[in-house]
Amino acid sequence: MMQNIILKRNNKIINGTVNLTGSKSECNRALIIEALSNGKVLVENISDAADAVLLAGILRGNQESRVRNQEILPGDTNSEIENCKSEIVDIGPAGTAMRFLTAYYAIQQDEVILTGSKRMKERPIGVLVDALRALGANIDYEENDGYPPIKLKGGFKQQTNKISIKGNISSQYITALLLIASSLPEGLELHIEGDLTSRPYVEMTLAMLNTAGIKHHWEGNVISIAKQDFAATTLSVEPDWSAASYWYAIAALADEAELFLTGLTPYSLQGDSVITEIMANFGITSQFKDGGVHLKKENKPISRREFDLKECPDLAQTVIVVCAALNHEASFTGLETLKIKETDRILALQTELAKMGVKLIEKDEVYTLDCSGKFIPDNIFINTYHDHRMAMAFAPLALILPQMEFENGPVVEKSYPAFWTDLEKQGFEVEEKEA
Ligand SMILES: O=C(O)C1=C[C@@H](OP(=O)(O)O)[C@@H](O)[C@H](O)C1
Ligand SMILES: C=C(OP(=O)(O)O)C(=O)O
Repeated sequence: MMQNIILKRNNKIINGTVNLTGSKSECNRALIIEALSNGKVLVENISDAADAVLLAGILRGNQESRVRNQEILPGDTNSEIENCKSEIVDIGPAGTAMRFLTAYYAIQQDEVILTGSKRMKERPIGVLVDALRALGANIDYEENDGYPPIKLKGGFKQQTNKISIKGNISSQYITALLLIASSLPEGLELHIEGDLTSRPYVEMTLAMLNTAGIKHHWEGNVISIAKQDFAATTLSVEPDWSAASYWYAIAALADEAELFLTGLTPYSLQGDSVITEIMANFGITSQFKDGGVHLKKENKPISRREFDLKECPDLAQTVIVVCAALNHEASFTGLETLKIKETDRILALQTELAKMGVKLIEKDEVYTLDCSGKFIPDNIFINTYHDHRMAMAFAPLALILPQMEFENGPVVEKSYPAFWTDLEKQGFEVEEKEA
């Protein structure tokens, strides 16, 4: 039975400490590196995020999600894959796991079918599959060309070390290739075509590889990694800055706020740490001390009207909802990739913001908020579209709305399973309701 969440807040003063789980982005990179390193690299502080727990299970061998020999996947009864003899790995809704494992299995010997949730079968993988095929991998599509599920047939034989890849669809394809690059017999010279989206995630990958002893050279649009061995090391996963963004949003919508988020540092590998700069525009100061970050709200007029979110797409929902809540009619760019994430996040934002009379209007790839028709509904029902960030980005609105109901509370587990209990600890009323 699906549980909805009823959320209320009876005062607008926030004061407390929050311990966030590890970043799923860092954790999933670390797990692939660990798996490729022949025991040299270990991962410390594995994230509780469901996407990370799932990948750890798959790579460390105690997975429930891995279905062996001829077992039938839920929802796939008519598919050809039900009769196959390969191992089937189901990564559910985990985008990074899908992309990183595609590259990982492409260079292993065993035959594997990689599949995922209904939505995962709509999220494109063709750009990565084309690149891996050019390198020498044997990969077939099981249902629709360009989309999971895919069959990775083993027998990798490197054909070239120079490949090109589009940079503007998902940086996860690039990360996936970089993670396996040093394990390729001839290394990799990766040419990025056009704009690179989500660049900090590529930098995170290279920084983590560097910690694991893998050197790279990045000049212009070419990243090169030679064949080399991993060094013995431990990769430690930092708390999740994307999760921290919801607490920044809560602080921005409160009358008074003092929050301490433990474990976060100013020199994060995560591009989403830019939330400190973004939220400074909304009067939230960030002070790093005592092993974490102290947030404090200062009441001041909002200064910035234009936000380019190309380097931090996972912050888009958080920032747009905060602006809508504060009637700040800002405009946003860099949102192109949002349409192929857990849901079409543009459409989801437009639909849910409309429930309080706010419009998000697109013109030539610039999205502008129109709050002229905004109203405060007595009870708002937020659809979440299997997207953790729809639930978490809208939750701070409980500070300005009398009562909210969220479809499918457990959706947050993908990256931040303790989200609702953390809200409760900070004085929100959180009630489960059978849907
Ligand atoms: O590499 C990563 O860990 C991620 C990259 C981003 O995806 P895109 O590169 O597809 O924008 C981001 O949205 C996702 O949540 C995590
Ligand atoms: C886009 C996201 O995840 P993924 O692509 O890994 O499914 C996200 O966490 O916002």
